[in-house]
This record gives sequence, C-alpha cells and structure tokens, in this order.
Amino acid sequence: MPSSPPSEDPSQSCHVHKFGGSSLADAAKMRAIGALLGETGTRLVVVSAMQGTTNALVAMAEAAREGRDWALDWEALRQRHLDAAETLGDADVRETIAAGFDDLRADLLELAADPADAQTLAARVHGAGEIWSSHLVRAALGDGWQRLDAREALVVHPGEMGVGVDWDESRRRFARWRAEHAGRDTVVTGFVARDAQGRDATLGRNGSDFSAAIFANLCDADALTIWTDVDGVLSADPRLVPDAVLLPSLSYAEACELAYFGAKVLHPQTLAPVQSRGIPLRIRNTLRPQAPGTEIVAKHSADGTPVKGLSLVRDLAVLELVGNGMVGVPGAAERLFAALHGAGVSVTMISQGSSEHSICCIVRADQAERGRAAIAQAFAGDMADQRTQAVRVTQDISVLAAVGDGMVGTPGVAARLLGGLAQARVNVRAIAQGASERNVSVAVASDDATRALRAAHSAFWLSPQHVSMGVIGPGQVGRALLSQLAATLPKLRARSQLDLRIRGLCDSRRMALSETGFDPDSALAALQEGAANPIDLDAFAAHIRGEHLPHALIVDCSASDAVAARYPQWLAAGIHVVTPNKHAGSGEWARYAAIGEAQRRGGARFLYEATVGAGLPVIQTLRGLLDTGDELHGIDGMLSGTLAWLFNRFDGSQPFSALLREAMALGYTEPDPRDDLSGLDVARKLVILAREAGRELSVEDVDVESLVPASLQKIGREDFLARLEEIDAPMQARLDAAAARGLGLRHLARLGADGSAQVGVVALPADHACRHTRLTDNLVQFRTARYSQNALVVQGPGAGPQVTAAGVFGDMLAVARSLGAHTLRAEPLA
Ligand SMILES: NC(=O)C1=CN([C@@H]2O[C@H](COP(=O)(O)OP(=O)(O)OC[C@H]3O[C@@H](n4cnc5c(N)ncnc54)[C@H](OP(=O)(O)O)[C@@H]3O)[C@@H](O)[C@H]2O)C=CC1
Ligand SMILES: N[C@@H](CC=O)C(=O)O
Repeated sequence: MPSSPPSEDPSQSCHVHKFGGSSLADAAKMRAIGALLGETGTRLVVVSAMQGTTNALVAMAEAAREGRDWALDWEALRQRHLDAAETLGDADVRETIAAGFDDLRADLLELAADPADAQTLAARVHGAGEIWSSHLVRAALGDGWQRLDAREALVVHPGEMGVGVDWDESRRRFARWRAEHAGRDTVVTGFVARDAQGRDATLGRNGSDFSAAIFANLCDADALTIWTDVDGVLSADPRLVPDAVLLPSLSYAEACELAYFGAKVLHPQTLAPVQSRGIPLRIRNTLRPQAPGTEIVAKHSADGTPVKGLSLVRDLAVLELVGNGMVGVPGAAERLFAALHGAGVSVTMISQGSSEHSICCIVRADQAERGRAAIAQAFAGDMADQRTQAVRVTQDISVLAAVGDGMVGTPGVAARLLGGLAQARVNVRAIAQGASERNVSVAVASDDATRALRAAHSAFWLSPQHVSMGVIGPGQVGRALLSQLAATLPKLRARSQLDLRIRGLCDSRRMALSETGFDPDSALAALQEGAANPIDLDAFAAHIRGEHLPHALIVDCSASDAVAARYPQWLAAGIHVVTPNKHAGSGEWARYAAIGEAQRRGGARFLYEATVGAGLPVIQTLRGLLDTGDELHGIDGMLSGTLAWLFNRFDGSQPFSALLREAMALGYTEPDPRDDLSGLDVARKLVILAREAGRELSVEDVDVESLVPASLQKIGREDFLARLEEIDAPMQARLDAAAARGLGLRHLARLGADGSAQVGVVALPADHACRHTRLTDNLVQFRTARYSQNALVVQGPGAGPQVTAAGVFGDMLAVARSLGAHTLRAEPLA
C-alpha cells in the first residue's frame, strides 16, 4: 500500500464519508446527510445498515438455525424499509427492497434446513441491511448519485487476526468498476464483501468503518470522515469520567492504542488502510455538524500533554504461571502462549518480572478457565516434578491504559500514573509498557476501576482532583468552615485543579449525604430540614470513601472521643482526616500509635494543626524544627485562648462568670467550658506537642491545676452553667492576692526538658512577656538546641471559630497539595 500526496486540484480530490446506522435511522435522516457532504471533488459515501438492522438480521439468522420463529421480525424490518422507500418516493427502490426481503426469506428458510454452506448464507443475511440502505441513501441523495455494491469490488479472506483484504484484486476490480461507471459520486455498501471464490462475506463487527477506510485507500482519498452520533474521541469514557474532554487531534498510533483499549468510537483495524496512505481521518457528529470533531493524522500537533487519553477494559482476568524451574530456561513463554493459542484464548496484556519466576498475562474473563486448563496441561510434566508450581486465575480484573505520543522519551509518566493510583488507594496487580512507550497499562481489581480511571485522569490534569469530603460537627468551628468554603471553593475551582465536594455532613444525631455534593451554603439546611438520616458513622465514612471518587477526606469538627476512635479505621481505608479535635492527639497512647500505623499502611494523611493554637502555625513550626535536626528542650507559654482572653479582661470590674459567658458566646471555649477552666484543654495541647516531639506523654502525666471548684466538677454541663457564679468568689480572691503583690494572673503551660509537664495559673510581674498579649493571644515559646538563648516564639489569636476554621482549611489544602492539586492553571484543557 504505497503512499501518495493528496491531490492539489480540488476538482480531482476524493473525499470518502461513512455514515453509521444512527445517522440513517429513517428517510429524513438519510436526506439530511446530503448537506454534510460538501460539493467539491468526487464523493464516496459508505453506508451502514439502518439503525438496529444488523442486530435484527443476526437474531433472525440465529432463530432460523435454531428452528425458532422469525416471521414477525422479518415483517417488521421489511415494513420499516418499505416505509423509508415510500417516504423517499422511489418506486424502483421500493421494488428492489421488496425483492430483497423475498430473497432474505428464502435464505432464512434455507438456513433452517442446515445447509452445507451455512457460513456464506449467514454472511449474506447479516449483510443484507447495507444493501438495502445503500439503495435508500442513493435515492435520498438524488440524481447524479450512483451505487456500488461492495461485493463487486472488495475481495477478502479470513485470517488469524480477523478479515484480511486482497488488496491487488480489490484494487483491480474497483478500477474496472470505476472505468465502467462514469458518474462522479457514489454510494457504497459498507460491511459486505466476497471471498476469492465469489462467496458472500462480511468484514466483522463495525465492518462498515473498515469498508470506508479500505475504499479511501483504493481511491487514494484526500480525506475520510466517519459520521457518527458522538462528537469525537474523548480523553476517557464520559460515563465514568464526567470531565472527559474531546480530543481535537490524535496520531494514528494514539488512536490505535485508544481504540484497542476500549474507546468504542473507532475499531483499530479501520486505521491501517488510511494510515498506510497518510489519509487524514476525521470523526464527526451528524447531530452536531458544527462541532470540529477529532482529526486523526500521521503526526498531530503537540500540546505538551504526555498522556492523550485513558481507556479501560473490564471483564478480564489475570492468568499466572509460577515456577522456580522457569528461571533462565528458554522456551517457557513460548510453550505458555502456544497453549493459549491452541485453546483459542486471546491475550490482552503480558507482564513478566525479570526474575523469570512467573509469567502473567491478562485474558478475557470468560476465557480464563479455558486458558488455565490449557496451561496446566501444557506444563503437567513440569508440575509433577516441581519445576512449575501453580497456574493461578484472578477474576474481576480491569486494564487501565494511559496513551499518548508525548509519553515517548518523557520521564515520569509511569510515576505520575502510579502515583495517582496510589493516592487513590488503588492496588496495581500487573503493569506493562511496550518499547513504543505510547501505552502504559495497569491491571487493577474491577471494583477499583472507576476510581483508578478518575484518579489517572486527574493525575494527568485531564480533569480536576476530586476530593469527596465529609464534615462532622457543624458547630461553631464547623459552621465557620462551611462559610469559608462557600466563599473560597469557586475561586479554588477556577484557579486550580481542586474540586472539593462536601458529600456528607453530620452532627451528633443526624447525617445528610449527597451523591454529587452539597453547596457549602446549603449543606447545613440539608442536615436540618429533615432530609437527613440518623447518624451512622460507618455508613457516613463508606459514603465519603465511595468507589468512584479518587480521594476521600473527613473533617472532624466535633469534640467527640467516639469520633476520634474511628480515625485508625478511616486512615487505614485511605480516608484522609483533618481535625481540630484534640482527643486523638492526646487520648490513649495505643490509639495514637494505631493512627500513626494506619497512616503508614493506608497512605492517608492525618493533619491536626488547629488542635494547638487554632489557626497559628504551632505544630508545623515544631515539626520544622525537629525535621531539620533541632532538639527540643522545652515548651512554655500560654496555650489557651479562652484563659488568655479571660485573664486579659479580668480586673475585678466584672465577675469572672460574666466574662466566661461572654467567651462562650464568642466561640472561644470548648463545648463544655470546664475543659478550659480545669486546664484539661491545655494539658491536651501540651500532650499533642510533646508527642509530636516523640515523647510518650499522656494527660494523666501532666500536673494540672484546675480552676473549677470541686463542687462543680462532677455535675452535668447545664447544671454547671446554672451555678457558674459559684466560681466568682475564689477567682476574685486570687486576683486580689496577686494584685496585692503588684502581679497579674496568667494561665501558663510548661513542658520541661526532663519530661515534666505543668499547667496552671501563675501570678506574673507587669514586665513578663505574657502580660503583653492581647485578646485570645496564645504565646508558644520553643526552647531548642538552636534556640537556646532566646526562644522561638509563635504568638497570635489562639481561639475563635474563624481562626480555627482557617487552620482546618489550611490542613485540607495541605492534603489536596499532597494529592498534586496545587498546580494553578488559568484555563481548562478544552
Ligand atoms: N472554638 C475554638 O476556638 C477552637 C475549637 N477547637 C476544637 O474544635 C472542635 C469544635 O469546637 P466547637 O465548634 O467550638 O464546638 P461546638 O460544640 O460548637 O460544635 C461541636 C459539633 O460537633 C458535633 N458533635 C458532637 N458529638 C458528635 C458526635 N459524636 N458525632 C458527630 N458530631 C458530633 C455537635 O453536634 P450536636 O450539635 O448535635 O451536638 C456540633 O455540631 C472541638 O474539638 C474544639 O476543641 C480547636 C481549636 C479552637
Ligand atoms: N477552648 C480552646 C479553643 C482552642 O483550642 C481555647 O480557648 O484555647
């Protein structure tokens, strides 16, 4: 098939168009195609059968062979074709089609009698639809159009790898036909052909595309346009990846790879006849002819994206031969694949580690058992004397392939694919990349397939990083977070590849779940307006984890120990956790250790910056010091925003209880303010910091002075609040005693170099740094080997819903960044 340059004279040019069944569903649609064809040069229109016809014919042939009734279907199909001829107003065509249906009936009756050449007869039945549609389309296009029955020109033979074309003979016959038919424009039957003995044959499923490509080659066309009912080739299956984008151009090689691996728009065999002559192939949509479609050419213009598209093939299985005796022994692979060949098992993907200890291939699920038996038989002798150990089948496998010419010679493409899958917690069963470097394929469990596809689509920036998010506890902090998200998410979506979706919200009683995601503004209403279900944290987490979204994140804004107890399980399942809740960081050591272990195993991140200092960078500062090799000697300062605010304001002009009520209203206190007054909240923070520095400290180890009178310690929260004034006298006495010495009260925490930890109220002179703070300021001094003479200080507001929510939000973005969602791009890809 030598190539030749396209014709430069438009009047000499030839353009082949192919129309599928959906474009030819009735007479009106057939008439409409005329407007799509352009006026210059020679036009060749290759047609499929009317929509649904080939399936109906195949079913009738099957019914005839099995002795079932086909008469009603025959009549319905006949009527539909006669109606189309009637509408087109062509009596000759009507008569031809009526005669064609008589022939069909005769063929079906013959098939029922089990004739010797049933295959030829079946081919004639299967291909009848294209014969009828070619008559109809010729009539619809009007005078000046002639018709070619492809059986007069096209000679094919069955081959190991599908139908093969006898190019020389076909070219000779086509040239002769053209010489005998002077007309310019021709309608050609798709799908049908004859073999060298003159028997009817077909080109197989989607054979009309193949016919069109063959005729484009035979007449050395300037272009082939395949008209269908989709806009072109997309970057992934849009039913699985809603953000899939139209690919404006592809190389033949890319199209071929994508077609092999599931992009249904084009069959790979269609490409060879046009590729060999460099004929551009365009896929366009009959329903949206204004859309540019996808152009497939020898070399498309590079757009800088290494991966063009992703495809997914389901219903596969892993077939694996394991054997110590295969190492370094020539011929094992040959025997294995010969066995599969003999059993008629088609191999989709092959992967073998360099140890040669096992050979793994991916085959169709329904052929796997046959393949296993064939291999077991071929290696029976080796099994018996232990040279091979096992033939294993793993069902429910899908193969995901990343395809693109830009991958050739580009380092890091496989890393990006595998990294994306790892972040989405998708386990890879096998990997294959050919030396062409245009395709990296991975086999994954089918349950993970959609998530894998979406994760890969995001990893190559073909779509945003979707994070499925659940928010627990829309209290003071939770609500502030929702309002910050409402104000910020649209900007994030516009400027980055990050798409955070709130797919669940719950409080201590109810939960509201959404498939697509709540608008942050309306999430609370959804929880409160009765659409919610009773809280079930397992169901909540399972919904957030979802199978189809690559990344999951739970933001716990409660102060619940029971919720914190779920973190190890969530992290192990790959759900990232972000929280201002101090229970996990300061609770029982075994759970704390389990959280660390679950992070390591599950690959998910646990971030809790807001547990200490609210929005202040306290934990990250400490981590930075330690990670760079500094050594922590001690921490001291003010770690409670509530107590800082109270002691900044408490001068005796107002009772302590009144100030405490004000702090509660401002959202500074813990849900139960006794956690602040008792020093427990600060003790928790000290424990979190100590553990961050690798010390095995627990709250019980902290020497805590409580400001809650013994009489108020063991009663319920509401009773405590009702009796709050009982705290006033002791606090006033403390204030007076300090003032008498010229001192002021501050609540301090200290972690010593020796591991000791204390929390309590201290009377300080006016020049002490902690006397020069404002409002809720926390002041955290890190004394380290490097900062030994002068402590490193982090200071600023340490309580309040807005600053705490900002700390939580910061952690959420840190998780997103770790997923690779930090790249900002001005415009979407397409
Ligand atoms: N406020 C601040 O300045 C700071 C707060 N934090 C921490 O932030 C967290 C939230 O504080 P804040 O917003 O003030 O508290 P709130 O009491 O205002 O809100 C707590 C929320 O958690 C929900 N909740 C409680 N128990 C459960 C449960 N078992 N399951 C699900 N949801 C539950 C509550 O629901 P319901 O209404 O049904 O009870 C409520 O929506 C706390 O852990 C706190 O320590 C950290 C730093 C600063
Ligand atoms: N109640 C706490 C809130 C932050 O952790 C405080 O006042 O510091």
